[in-house]
Amino acid sequence: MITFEDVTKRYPDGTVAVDHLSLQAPTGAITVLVGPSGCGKTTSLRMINRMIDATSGRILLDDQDVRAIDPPTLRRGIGYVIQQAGLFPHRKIVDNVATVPYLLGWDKKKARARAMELLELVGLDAKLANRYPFQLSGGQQQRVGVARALAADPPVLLMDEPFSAVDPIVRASLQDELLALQSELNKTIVFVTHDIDEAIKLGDVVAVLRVGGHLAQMAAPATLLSEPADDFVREFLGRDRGIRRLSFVPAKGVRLGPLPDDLVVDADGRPLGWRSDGGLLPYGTFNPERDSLRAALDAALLSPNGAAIAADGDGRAVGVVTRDALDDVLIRYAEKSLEHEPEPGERVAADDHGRAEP
Ligand SMILES: Nc1ncnc2c1ncn2[C@@H]1O[C@H](COP(=O)(O)OP(=O)(O)OP(=O)(O)O)[C@@H](O)[C@H]1O
Repeated sequence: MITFEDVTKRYPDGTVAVDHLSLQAPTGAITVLVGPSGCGKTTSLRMINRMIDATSGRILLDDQDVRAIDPPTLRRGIGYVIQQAGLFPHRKIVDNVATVPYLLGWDKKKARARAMELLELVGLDAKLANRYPFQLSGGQQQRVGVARALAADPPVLLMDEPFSAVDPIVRASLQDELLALQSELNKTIVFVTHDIDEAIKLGDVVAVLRVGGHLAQMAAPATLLSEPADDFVREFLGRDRGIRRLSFVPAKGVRLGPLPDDLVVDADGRPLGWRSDGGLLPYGTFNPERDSLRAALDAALLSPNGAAIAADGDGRAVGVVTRDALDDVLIRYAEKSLEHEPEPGERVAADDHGRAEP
């Protein structure tokens, strides 16, 4: 657990970057700090590993005040990933990843073996190990940055806009890989971004900061979307909040109807399309065991007849959700959320970490 207790940072020129910030980043979870440019995200992050020292207040790593730990010792237990990876340009990839093990005095062979293990973990081909950073794509460099931060197996990982310099497709796959890695490693991660979609996707808990380093709200993503604390958070979350909330509602339990005759499937029962005079029409599928209501809605929108095909883990069609059935679910969901939706301007408790229930 990382705890900010009433932390303020005033720079020598008088700028108050962080103002009486109190929050907790739970152990083994991803806590995202999100907010507009200049709201104090990076300053907050760097106070954790003491690249910047707080002016007042305390930051605790578990129960220990970080100011009681000398910075090199502190940083050995904290991996740090920054935008554009920040790799050493004149060192080979393998040696970049082995930076911290070398500093810790591991012998070269052991450090390199660990680096190779990590390259594999972040999905990089062993062939890249002997290249230099400039010979890698932006996405590959970011993966190396993550591998380097994990090299000494630190319990805490600080990530400062690590994926913001790559294109949206690479970015989405880096995010997916981070989530997959985290499900194995369970690190305590503090992740800084200005992109609310990235925050909602990655965060177990999301802290929304406003300029001046004030905490506007801290909550699980689903709670943030359903109960923004005030107009600032509501605006920051953007317009399609309603649709995005559906990502947190499991599709499980949606009533499935039988497969209609006009759905054409292959010999294994996997959908091929909807029969029509002009050939097969497109379709959309979702997995009712695993996916969200948003995925079901998306699947319905991809079918010209508005029906979403439910498929099992092997892609076999197991039923269909008609437009009417989906409408019923959405209307029931909307009615239920209305009971919780605050009036504009009404404040909601900022410390509710619960996820929205279907
Ligand atoms: N060394 C410094 N001296 C004076 N002011 C600073 C210094 N570093 C940052 N600031 C100011 O502190 C405030 C917070 O900066 P910080 O970099 O923490 O914000 P941020 O939310 O990470 O912004 P961005 O998303 O643009 O990176 C800003 O007003 C910034 O100009």
